[in-house]
Amino acid sequence: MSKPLILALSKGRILKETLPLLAEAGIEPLEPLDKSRKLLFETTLDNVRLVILRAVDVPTYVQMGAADAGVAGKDVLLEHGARALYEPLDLNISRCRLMTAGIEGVTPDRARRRVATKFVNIARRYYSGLGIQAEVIKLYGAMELAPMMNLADEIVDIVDTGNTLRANGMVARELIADISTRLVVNKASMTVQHARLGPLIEQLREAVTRRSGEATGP
Ligand SMILES: Nc1ncnc2c1ncn2[C@@H]1O[C@H](COP(=O)(O)OP(=O)(O)OP(=O)(O)O)[C@@H](O)[C@H]1O
Ligand SMILES: O=P(O)(O)OC[C@H]1O[C@H](OP(=O)(O)OP(=O)(O)O)[C@H](O)[C@@H]1O
Repeated sequence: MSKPLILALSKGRILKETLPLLAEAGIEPLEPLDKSRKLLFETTLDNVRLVILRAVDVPTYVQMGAADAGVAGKDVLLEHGARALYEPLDLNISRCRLMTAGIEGVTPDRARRRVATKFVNIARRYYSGLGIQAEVIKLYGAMELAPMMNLADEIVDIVDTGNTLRANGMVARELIADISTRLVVNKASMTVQHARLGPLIEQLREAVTRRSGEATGP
């Protein structure tokens, strides 16, 4: 039997939106994903398997070739670097914005800032591009708390509805990047597994196009 094709999926909110797209491309897990502690699943497509990972681990699995392709947010890809990957398709799901934010009514210092974020690489690149001296503090969650607790002057975080910022007396300041979920492919796999990956990418592309047509209506 030929080598299985491994797709690495980000668990959490992205997974919920990815599964219907994969189903339209003919790939469905053979058993429910949430009924056991299993992380590796056979699918309705012969010799195609799914692995369910923490989102931050997806670029590593794909870049190292442990998975042939993966699904991850652009925020995670930018933070990882993900230079040795192809990114053939924007799945147009889990859309949000990566922004700086601070306490409402407070003007940030123009030359220097303490910045709390889980996106430390993105933040360093962003502030150094603006010539702002930033002390970047790594946090793993609840970034919105940091300015309130005087741990930081500003945060770099995901903004969608803005509800989390508002609820904590904060406002979005600058847009760093528009974010959506991308399909990424290992470079060697794109050649070696092209007979299976090529049609899969095209089916996913068609599913994404159909959905954006449905969203905009006639
Ligand atoms: N509020 C949001 N609205 C839309 N998309 C979002 C939002 N928050 C995060 N995302 C997108 O979804 C991805 C996964 O988010 P999710 O909250 O499920 O995981 P996480 O908290 O980043 O990861 P983990 O639970 O492994 O720490 C993010 O990387 C981003 O691309
Ligand atoms: O603008 P909003 O619609 O309020 O969304 C933004 C929030 O969503 C994300 O958190 P999430 O809910 O994923 O929690 P987590 O990062 O702690 O997992 C992000 O870290 C923000 O806190």
